[in-house]
Amino acid sequence: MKILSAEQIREADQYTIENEPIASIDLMERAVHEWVMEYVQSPYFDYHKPVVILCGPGNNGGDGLGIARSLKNFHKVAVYLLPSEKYSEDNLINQHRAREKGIEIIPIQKPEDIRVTSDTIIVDALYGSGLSRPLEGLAADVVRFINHLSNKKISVDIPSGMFADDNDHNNIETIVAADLTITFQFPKLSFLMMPTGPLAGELRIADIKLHHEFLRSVQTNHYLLEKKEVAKVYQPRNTWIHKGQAGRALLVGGIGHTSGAAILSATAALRAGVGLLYVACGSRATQALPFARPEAISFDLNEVNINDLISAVEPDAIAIGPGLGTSSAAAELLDQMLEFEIPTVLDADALNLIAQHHWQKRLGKQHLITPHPGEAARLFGNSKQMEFHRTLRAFVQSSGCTVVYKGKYSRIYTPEGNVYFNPTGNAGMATAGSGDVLTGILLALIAGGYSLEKAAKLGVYLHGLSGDIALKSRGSEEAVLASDLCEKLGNAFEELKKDVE
Ligand SMILES: NC(=O)C1=CN([C@@H]2O[C@H](COP(=O)(O)OP(=O)(O)OC[C@H]3O[C@@H](n4cnc5c(N)ncnc54)[C@H](O)[C@@H]3O)[C@@H](O)[C@H]2O)[C@@H](O)CC1
Ligand SMILES: Nc1ncnc2c1ncn2[C@@H]1O[C@H](COP(=O)(O)OP(=O)(O)O)[C@@H](O)[C@H]1O
Ligand SMILES: [K+]
Repeated sequence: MKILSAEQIREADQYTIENEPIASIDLMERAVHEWVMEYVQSPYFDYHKPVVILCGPGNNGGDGLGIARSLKNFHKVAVYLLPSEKYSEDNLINQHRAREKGIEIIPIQKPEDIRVTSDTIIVDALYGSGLSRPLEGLAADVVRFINHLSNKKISVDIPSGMFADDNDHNNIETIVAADLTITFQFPKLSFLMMPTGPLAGELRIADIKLHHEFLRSVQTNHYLLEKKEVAKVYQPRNTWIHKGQAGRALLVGGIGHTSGAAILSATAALRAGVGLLYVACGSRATQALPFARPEAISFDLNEVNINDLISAVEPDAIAIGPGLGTSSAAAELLDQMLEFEIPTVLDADALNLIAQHHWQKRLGKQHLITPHPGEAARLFGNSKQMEFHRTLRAFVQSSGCTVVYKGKYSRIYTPEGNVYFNPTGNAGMATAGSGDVLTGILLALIAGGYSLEKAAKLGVYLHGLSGDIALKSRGSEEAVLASDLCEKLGNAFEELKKDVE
C-alpha cells in the first residue's frame, strides 16, 4: 500500500474531483459516509454515549460537520466550531446543512466552552492534512484542554495538530492524543513513526475511493507492507528438494553469558527452513547446543579459524551478532568477516562493534543490518525522526546495504531508496531475544535463496505474524516469549500461504 505525502494527497483529491468527476462537496459526503461506517464498526461506537464534535475552519472541520449530521441518527450530538475569518467553501455548506438538520453549532471562545460528561466521545475534526504550521493560540489551547480529559477521542483523518509527514519541528503538546484515528485512503507517514505514532492511537483506514488511475501512477518511496504483497515474495518449496538445496547457513555469536541468543537464532533459522545450520560460538554454547538444538552443527570459536571454517562449510549466507559481545576477539573476528562477499546479516553486538570502530563505510551490498533504535543511534546518530529517516535512507542508497530498522512498524530500507513499513507484530515482542529470532529467520531465508530485500520483507512480516499468533495462544502480551516466536513460525507460514496465488 502506497504512503503518500500531504501534497500528494491534495493532488489525489483534486485529480478525483476533476476526473471522476465528482463535486468537492460530494467527495466530502463520501468521506463522511465511509468514516462513519468505520466508526460504527469500531469498538468505540456506543449509541448510549453522547458525542461532541470539534470542528475547525477547513475541510477537516467540514467533514466533522457532515459526521455530526450522520451521527445525529444514533447519538446525542453537540458541535463546537473554531472561530475563523475564512471557512472553506465545503465547510460553510456543511455548517448550513447541519443547522438545517437542527444541529446547534456552538462557537468556541475558550476551551472551557466545550462541555463533556465522563462518557462523552470526542470527535476531533479541527485540522487535517491542510495544517500549515504548528498550532498556536486558541486551537492549541483547545488541544491541550481535550488532551487533559480522560474521554475517548477519535480523530478524523489525522489527529489535529499533527503533520502527515514531518513533525521534527512540531510541538508534540499541541497534537491531539487520539484513541482511534480513522484516516482517509492512506496511512500517513507520521502514524508509523515515533514520537507521533502513539498519538494516532488505533488506526483504521476509510476507503474514500480516490481515483484509481492516480493511485496506480503516483510515485512514492514509502509503502506499508500488505499480506498479499508479501505472499508474492514467498517461494513454495519444491517437493524434490534436498537439504543441500534448502540453504547452508553459518551463524556466529553466542559467547559467554549470551549463549542463549545464538540458540534462539539457531532455532529460528531451523524453523524458517534452512537446510544445514552451522553455528560458530563460545565454549558454553558449543556444549549446550547439541541438547538445545540437536539439528545444528556447532564449532567452538576458540578452536576454529573463521577462514578455515568458511572454506569447509561454504555457507550461502552468514549471520553474525546475537550474543557476540564486544571483546577485542569479537572485534577481530568481525573485522575479518566484513571482508567476505557472502550475504551477511549483521545484528546486535556486530552493530555495536561497527559503531565503536567506525566501520559503517565498510557496509556494502552483501550486508543486511537489523538495528533497533539504540543500535541505530550508535551507528547513524541521534537526530529527530524525519532527519534520522532521511539520513538512514541516504546511507542505504550510497552504501548499497539493506537495513531493517526494528520497532513497531519495523522499516525495511532498500538501496533503491524504497522504505517498507511492516504492520505485523505486537508489544508482546518487546522481550529479550525477539530480535535474535528475527536474525535467524533472515539468515535462513537468505541462505535459501531469497535476495536481501525479499528476505527482509518476508522475514520481518513472518516474525511479526508469529508474534501475533503467539499472543493469541498465550492470551496476553506479558506472557509472550522469544521462543514462542520460533514455535509459531510454522503457523505464520501457514497463514501467509493462504494468500499465495
Ligand atoms: N479535498 C477533498 O476533497 C477532501 C478533503 N477531506 C478533508 O479535508 C482535510 C484537508 O482539508 P483542508 O485542506 O481544508 O485543511 P484542514 O481542514 O486541515 O485545515 C486547513 C485550514 O486551517 C488553516 N490552518 C492550517 N494550519 C493552521 C494553523 N496551524 N493554525 C490555524 N489555522 C491553520 C488553513 O489556512 C485552512 O484554512 C483532510 O484532512 C480531510 O479531512 C476529505 O473530506 C476528503 C476529501
Ligand atoms: N511494540 C512492538 N510492536 C511490534 N513489534 C515489536 C514491538 N517491540 C518489539 N518488537 C519487535 O521485536 C524485535 C525486538 O528486537 P530487539 O530489540 O533486537 O530485541 P533483542 O535484542 O532482545 O533480541 C524487533 O523485531 C521488533 O520489531
Ligand atoms: K483531525
